[in-house]
Amino acid sequence: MTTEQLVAQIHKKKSFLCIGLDVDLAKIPEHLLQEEDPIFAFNKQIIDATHHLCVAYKPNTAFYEAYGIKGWMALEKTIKYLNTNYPEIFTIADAKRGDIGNTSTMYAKAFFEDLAFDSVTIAPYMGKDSVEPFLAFKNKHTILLALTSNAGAFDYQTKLVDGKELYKQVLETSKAYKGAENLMYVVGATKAEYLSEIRQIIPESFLLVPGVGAQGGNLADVCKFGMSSNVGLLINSSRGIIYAGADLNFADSAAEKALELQQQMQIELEKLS
Ligand SMILES: O=C(O)c1cc(=O)[nH]c(=O)n1[C@@H]1O[C@H](COP(=O)(O)O)[C@@H](O)[C@H]1O
Repeated sequence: MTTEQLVAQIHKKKSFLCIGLDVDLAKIPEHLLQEEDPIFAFNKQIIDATHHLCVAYKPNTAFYEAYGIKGWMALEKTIKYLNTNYPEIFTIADAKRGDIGNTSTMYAKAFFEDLAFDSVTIAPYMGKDSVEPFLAFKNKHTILLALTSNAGAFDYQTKLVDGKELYKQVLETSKAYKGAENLMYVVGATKAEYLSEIRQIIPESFLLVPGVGAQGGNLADVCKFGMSSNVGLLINSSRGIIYAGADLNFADSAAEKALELQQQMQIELEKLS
């Protein structure tokens, strides 16, 4: 999917919501555990109930890898279900990969070619030659961790390197990578006050912003400091939406939570025009 197609979807749906499919068998409604593939059964119902309210889904691969081959098969079924039934949806494999060049190429093939995701999250720590193999894929997006939502972000990301915070170095250096037009960045919703300075470095790039809901980030603050003229934001909530209910009507409860966020996003989008 191109960035222009993503922006068009945002305006059409009046939403820049990304729903995180972080499926934990200990948290899903008990009746689904009788299903042959409980993870996929859960995802299918969540997707069918919420697809009109969001523009993206983000399965975090940890929640699939934890269940071995069955988990990976559930991930494969989920992305196929999305690509077949809702091709307008932007898909994010939250895998946080990145390695030496030839290994990164294989990771890129796994997520962009085999699974056919639109994007994948990547850790920048190994530098240019670990990121560029992902950027070589046309109309696929590489979402680089910049300033993360967790407390540990302050261990390294905000430390000064050559007089500048490390996360700013990541933003500035990566702008010169080959294929940089395919870059997006992760900035945690819990760090909204940093967004004005981030926008000075990358005025238009799309940001994946996790951390509203369960981690306490504030949607209005993220929009105030982070929205660009092309919106430039995908705001993710995982647990706050998918575990809103635990009974037979869990998907309706998830849709109610998604609708609350979508309505706030609609108000923010109206401020742009
Ligand atoms: O890359 C991410 O998506 C990510 C980066 C970050 O800084 N913080 C963060 O929470 N995430 C992911 O975003 C999701 C947040 O989930 P909830 O806190 O349940 O909404 C999880 O899948 C995290 O792994």
